[in-house]
Amino acid sequence: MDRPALTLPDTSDPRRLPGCPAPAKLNLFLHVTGRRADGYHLLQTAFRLLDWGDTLDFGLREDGEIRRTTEIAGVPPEQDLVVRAARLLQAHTGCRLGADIALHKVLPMGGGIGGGSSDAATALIALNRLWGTGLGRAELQALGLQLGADVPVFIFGRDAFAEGVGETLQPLDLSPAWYVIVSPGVSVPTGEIFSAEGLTRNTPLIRMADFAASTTRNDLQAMACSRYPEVQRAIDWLMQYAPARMTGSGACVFAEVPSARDAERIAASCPQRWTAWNVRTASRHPLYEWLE
Ligand SMILES: C[C@@](CO)(OP(=O)(O)O)[C@H](O)COP(=O)(O)OP(=O)(O)OC[C@H]1O[C@@H](n2ccc(N)nc2=O)[C@H](O)[C@@H]1O
Ligand SMILES: Nc1ncnc2c1ncn2[C@@H]1O[C@H](COP(=O)(O)OP(=O)(O)O)[C@@H](O)[C@H]1O
Repeated sequence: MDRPALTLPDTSDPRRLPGCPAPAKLNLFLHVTGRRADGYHLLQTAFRLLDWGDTLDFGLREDGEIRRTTEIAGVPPEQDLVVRAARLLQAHTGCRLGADIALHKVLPMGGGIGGGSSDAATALIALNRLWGTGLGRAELQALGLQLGADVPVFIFGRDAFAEGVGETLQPLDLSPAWYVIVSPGVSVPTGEIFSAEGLTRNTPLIRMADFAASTTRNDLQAMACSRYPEVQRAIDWLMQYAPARMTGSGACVFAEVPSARDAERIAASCPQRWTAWNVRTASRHPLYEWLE
């Protein structure tokens, strides 16, 4: 029997929320359509949520402290988007409660699958419940945007067509699907790709109704592949099986395949120097119902 990889947390103890899921996303396409005065880029993209992600445990503290209780290599607690999300929610609401937060990392970092952003979104959603701060979805999305352009979509909680810097969201109704995702073992810094000279920044706007894989692309892909050739090699390998492209600013690449069995078979044949996953989509964020 096929069971979701991400499940709902145990809500029996009002002082603890163990096992809160933070799903990954794919950018099915990504067009850079312009640049704002502050340097941020205007995009059009389609976000697809996956049934695969990190999990976080939250425990209430009365002293107002925010403590991350697990070690994450390369991410000191002060820089962790989860800790920053908790502090932002405290500051925004004046809440005097704190939290112990354990982050169980599954998603590759700097992979273009939004792990850090999703962790931050889950922290905002879960602490809003644990602390009883009562913010609604739209207000939490606006708060999330202060942490990163990718945070709002995880609070929105559905597949979405996104514009602006990624925060103007319209729901997309997509059929369930299976993907093979390959991490080519390099980490591509988002800021480096966006600021690169020669990046395509003037792709014409499309209408949401016209979005299809055949007529779209990822405008960040050429730059990421020229600077990190292993990304191109992973695309070429995956292309043997199905049309493949990069997600977000990389480094992960993905292809939609017809069935769970195909996804499993292709992922199992991935060259040893890379990592591959067979992943199915999720129609909603597992915590979707927690917000009005
Ligand atoms: C490219 C995308 C596509 O979904 O995803 P990832 O590859 O990061 O997963 C996002 O736009 C990334 O969102 P996110 O990772 O939250 O980016 P942020 O922390 O806000 O920004 C990191 C850096 O990327 C650049 N940036 C980001 C988003 C944007 N619309 N324009 C930009 O120019 C800025 O230079 C910024 O300093
Ligand atoms: N909780 C977190 N999980 C992952 N990365 C984090 C986290 N907090 C901060 N970061 C930083 O954000 C960077 C990008 O992370 P991530 O969201 O995984 O990738 P991407 O933006 O490419 O999808 C990481 O390299 C790391 O330095």
